[in-house]
Amino acid sequence: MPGKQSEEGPAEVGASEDGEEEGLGGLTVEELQQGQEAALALEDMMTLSAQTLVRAEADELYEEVRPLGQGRYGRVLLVTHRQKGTPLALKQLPKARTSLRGFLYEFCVGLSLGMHSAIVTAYGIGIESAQSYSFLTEPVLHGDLMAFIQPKVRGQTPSMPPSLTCLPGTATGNTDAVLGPPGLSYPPGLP
Ligand SMILES: Nc1ncnc2c1ncn2[C@@H]1O[C@H](COP(=O)(O)OP(=O)(O)OP(=O)(O)O)[C@@H](O)[C@H]1O
Repeated sequence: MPGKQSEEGPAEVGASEDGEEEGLGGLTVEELQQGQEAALALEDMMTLSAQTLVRAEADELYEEVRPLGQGRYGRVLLVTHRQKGTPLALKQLPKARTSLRGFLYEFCVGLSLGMHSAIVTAYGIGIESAQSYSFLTEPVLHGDLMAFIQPKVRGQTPSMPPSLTCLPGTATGNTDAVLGPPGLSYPPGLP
């Protein structure tokens, strides 16, 4: 999460006389500090989340309605809460292919990014079952953004659908986006 440059301009330290950066990868000191703080905050969040995982079989708590999608590491199901009937998206990552740390990373990055109004909300519920780790997010039922993206043709930019909600990036760095509820619009300034 790089921050803004200071008003004095980039405060790159370690620049050699010929202008080459030394070890900061083009980041300012401020950006580097912000990145380090964010990494520490993420580590704290992962530690706390590990302590609060619900130990249960997901299907005891939630009833499967239908699959929503399949990723490289797991699948996403539309489920309903067995008592309340609330619709939710349940992302399940098999333990055979996902370490606890990998799960916590994806869960916590989603929690942090999910605070943005244009990104799918994560509900902060992580579940450890015998064979899988899972977490719950807002279900987005209006289709997948990828279906609306046309290849760029001769400088034309594809028109954006009126309302979009982005899924947070995954542990692999991918970002997906799916169409969101009508009230949520993709803000033009969002990177
Ligand atoms: N909250 C959601 N609501 C609706 N559909 C979703 C939701 N989350 C995921 N999906 C669908 O499920 C698919 C798989 O998502 P998932 O997060 O498992 O993998 P991914 O991010 O596509 O890729 P990766 O393999 O890198 O994890 C998505 O492409 C999307 O179509």
